[in-house]
Amino acid sequence: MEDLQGAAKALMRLQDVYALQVGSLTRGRFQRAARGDPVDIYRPAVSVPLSGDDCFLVGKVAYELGDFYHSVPWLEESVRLFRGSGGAWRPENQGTLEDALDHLAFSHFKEGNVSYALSLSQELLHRDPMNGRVLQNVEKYETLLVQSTSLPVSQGVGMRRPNSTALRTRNTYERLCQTRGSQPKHYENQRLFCDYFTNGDPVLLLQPIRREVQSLQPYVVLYHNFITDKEAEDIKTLSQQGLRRSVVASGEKQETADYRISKSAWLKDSASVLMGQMDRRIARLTGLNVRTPYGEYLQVVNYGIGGHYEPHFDHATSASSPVFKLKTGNRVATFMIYLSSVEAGGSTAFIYANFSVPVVKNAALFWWNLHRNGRGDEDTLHAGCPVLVGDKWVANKWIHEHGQEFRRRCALDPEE
Ligand SMILES: O=C(O)CCC(=O)C(=O)O
Ligand SMILES: [Fe+2]
Repeated sequence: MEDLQGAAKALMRLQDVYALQVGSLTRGRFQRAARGDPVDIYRPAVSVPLSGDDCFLVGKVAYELGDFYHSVPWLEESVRLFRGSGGAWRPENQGTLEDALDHLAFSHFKEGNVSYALSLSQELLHRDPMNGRVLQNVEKYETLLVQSTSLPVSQGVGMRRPNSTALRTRNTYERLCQTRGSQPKHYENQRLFCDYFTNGDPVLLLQPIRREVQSLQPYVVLYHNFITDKEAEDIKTLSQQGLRRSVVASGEKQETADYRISKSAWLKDSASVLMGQMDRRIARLTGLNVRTPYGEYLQVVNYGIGGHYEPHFDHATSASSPVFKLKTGNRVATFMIYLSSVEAGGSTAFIYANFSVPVVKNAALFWWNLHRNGRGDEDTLHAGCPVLVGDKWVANKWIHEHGQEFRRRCALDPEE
């Protein structure tokens, strides 16, 4: 049941974040509503249509959560598809046309569309004349309509998306996820640049890395070809058996949460010689001390379709956070490696800084989470957008304050 609910919620998440039309999804297409014709935002090689029963299952999950904003379009599709198949029941089906009509009528009633609830209930009663409960509903809806004849009731009245905790940042988040890589171009911000970066390091002098500065405040850079295809595959393989549902900090504890859907595993230094190699490569590039316990173990993360990580900070924002268990201070920086590409979706979005980075296989994204004075940099609020198609893998190396005293020094200005 939890798996079914998770899958249904994931579909509704994709529907919301990418403004997808449910009618298109049921035909196996990924389309956004636009003025005029719907626009394809991804073209799958094969389109797999959904059945009336598939749509019923999704709609019912929303219905049972009291989320009628989502139950309506899914149950509409379910009713349409069940009607199209003549309402015949198939043994593999969980629901029937009657079930779908019943749930859809009540959803419309809850959304304030009494006249539509009535006509659906009448259709249902026609198919199931002995159903006393539906008969009662028909009478109730008729009475309500007589009482409120002066009030015009139009379809779609009150159709508001249910509140989410991240409501304040939701519009920006969704806009950044929808635009594939919306970082400002160098001609929009003259101070952004690309270069061959060596950090004055002998190894990097022989083989500089392509650096793309994404943002200056906060400082976010992308290092291309940080790892090879082979290394990426090896890291994924090493993590396979340790993958578990990802958790988030909740007070002093860690627990699963709807706002972070993925699997993750920690790779200890002893997992492979690769871990030491990664640490040394990160240290060369960042100039930071990333040895345990100044750097955490590498965290490998796998997102499936609908997997995401809503806007959050990597650094601790409360003294009780598990981040402090290492006793090496807060997470001063994040070094995140993209171990895979993704067909659609999955960008990394910086909400307040107003840009997003598309997944670039084998590249690594680096940013400072803290100001030089140790305070958290609010501009680093970021998210992993839901994966629309494909499978996304990243690896995080979180670097702590301690061990960097002479590597990232405080500034003369205590506010800096
Ligand atoms: O998946 C992403 O793009 C971001 C992941 C992230 O922010 C995290 O794991 O803390
Ligand atoms: Fe993060």
